[in-house]
Amino acid sequence: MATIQWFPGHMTRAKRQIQEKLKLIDLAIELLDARVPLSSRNPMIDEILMNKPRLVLLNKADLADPSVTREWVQYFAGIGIEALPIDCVSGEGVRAIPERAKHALKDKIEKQLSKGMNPRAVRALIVGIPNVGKSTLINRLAGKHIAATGDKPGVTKGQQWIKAGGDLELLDTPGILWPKFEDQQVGYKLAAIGSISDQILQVEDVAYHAIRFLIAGYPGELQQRYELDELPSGQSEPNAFVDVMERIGRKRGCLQSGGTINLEKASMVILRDLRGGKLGRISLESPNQMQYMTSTLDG
Ligand SMILES: Nc1nc2c(ncn2[C@@H]2O[C@H](COP(=O)(O)OP(=O)(O)OP(=O)(O)O)[C@@H](O)[C@H]2O)c(=O)[nH]1
Repeated sequence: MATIQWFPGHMTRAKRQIQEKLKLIDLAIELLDARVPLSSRNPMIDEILMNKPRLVLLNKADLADPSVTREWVQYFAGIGIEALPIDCVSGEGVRAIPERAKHALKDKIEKQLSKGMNPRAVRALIVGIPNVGKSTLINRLAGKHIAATGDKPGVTKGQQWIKAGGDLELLDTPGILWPKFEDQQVGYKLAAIGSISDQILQVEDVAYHAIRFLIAGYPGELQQRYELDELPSGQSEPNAFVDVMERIGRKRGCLQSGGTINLEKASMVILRDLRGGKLGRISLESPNQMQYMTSTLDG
């Protein structure tokens, strides 16, 4: 997994590089993680993309709660942006992208047609934070292996247009954006889904927050996966959540000398299960509770 240490200089450079490419394209395809569409969204995205027509893709929808993903699609429609859930691994939803891209540009295309002009292929740039699936998507759309995953903003491989099916062409190098950093809960969410390297935040902290969230939002899934009988309420003392982590660790044999639980190992079990969809399809934030995971963690 690529991990970028973002500094103000990197951010300025990433922004400038995307803005230079805006001149070449008709449409920006903003790739978000369907489990955390808000936290995986660059905080300056409107400023960066200026008024470029936009299509939002909610990727990794196979891992997200489908009912919450539907809420996100409505949320984006409400702010005038078309959003499409996709799963780049199975390809679900990907075939609809060229048509949706055209739809996002329908005013411009209709104008060209009314002037008797033959509209050329829609030219688009994919932008998104690290690990959101940009390269996987480009390869899927191209139908072959094209995109190299770079871990530095600005690693370009010479600009080329890739035929992406229908009347869609993509720039071969996606725009890498930085995620939101200002809120610590955003960090925990991005770490919980594996978008931030496990070297950056303590895995025990990340798993602790994930457990609190799961108890509040998906208790049935948690109980079923780890055969847990009782769970504490969402407002319990911190120790009650650590106790749940320990119970999971015990069930999964995460013991250390003396028979105590190795909390780091137990945390990794929980996080691997969450990231791999073993706990079911889980969304960590919903538009109805803008700060879904955060609001469950207050107090
Ligand atoms: N389950 C699931 N996994 C996905 C999906 N799309 C991508 N992935 C996985 O997510 C991981 C990151 O995908 P990449 O395509 O490398 O992401 P990227 O945005 O290009 O990452 P950077 O190169 O770090 O900027 C890979 O392990 C992919 O297999 C999806 O729709 N569903």
